[in-house]
Amino acid sequence: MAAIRFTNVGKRYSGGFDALTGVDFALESGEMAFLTGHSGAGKSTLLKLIMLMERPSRGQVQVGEHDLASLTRRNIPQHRRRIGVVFQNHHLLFDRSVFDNVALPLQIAGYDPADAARRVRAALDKVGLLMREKQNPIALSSGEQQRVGIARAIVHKPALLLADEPTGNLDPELSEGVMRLFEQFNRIGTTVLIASHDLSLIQRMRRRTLVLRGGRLVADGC
Ligand SMILES: Nc1ncnc2c1ncn2[C@@H]1O[C@H](COP(=O)(O)OP(=O)(O)OP(=O)(O)O)[C@@H](O)[C@H]1O
Repeated sequence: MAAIRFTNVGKRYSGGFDALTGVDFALESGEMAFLTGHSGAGKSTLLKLIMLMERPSRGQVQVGEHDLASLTRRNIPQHRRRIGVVFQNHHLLFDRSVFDNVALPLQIAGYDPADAARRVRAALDKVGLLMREKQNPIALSSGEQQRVGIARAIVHKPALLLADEPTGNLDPELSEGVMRLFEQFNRIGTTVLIASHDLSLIQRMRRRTLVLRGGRLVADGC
């Protein structure tokens, strides 16, 4: 089954701007792909449609077995729990520890604290930051902060991992490290879609790449 399927999707923002037009693609379950294009091409808009932060103006967006048009506002938290999201600015909270930042999605979802603690430590271990759990994220380097953001995105074992410019602030070496992490999650079955305009990084990864130009999908290949 496709993890994500867009069928003739268009998104027109209020004001009349067409951010996406006639977008068709499917990402199979277990695939890892990049989404690229110039600034304003529609990458973030496409990710927002998957997360139900925006609704399409036309066409159909399907995530797993769900046609998102059939999900109401009440279903949105449950939908988001199936997805992990990594942002460029990782949105970490600097008034709490690394551990508490990663635990946040589990707290919101009502996990038992002991179970949550086990999962948080497993996630921090995967990104190589178990020793930093008690620190405040402000004490970490930007690469480490991004890894905390990744741990938080995968702590609830989502089937689908989305990333919006996850290496935007990182130097090439740290960016490679972040990509290796995404590859690790993909190897254990997570479907991964990464929006990025770092073309040299994308070329090195040799993965399927969807290219948007002016809101249209103009290329789809390796
Ligand atoms: N809420 C909104 N209302 C109106 N226009 C919007 C809104 N969000 C985005 N846009 C416009 O839609 C177009 C696509 O934006 P989007 O953020 O999806 O592009 P992007 O490819 O992610 O760009 P970047 O690489 O700069 O983040 C842009 O022209 C943007 O100005």
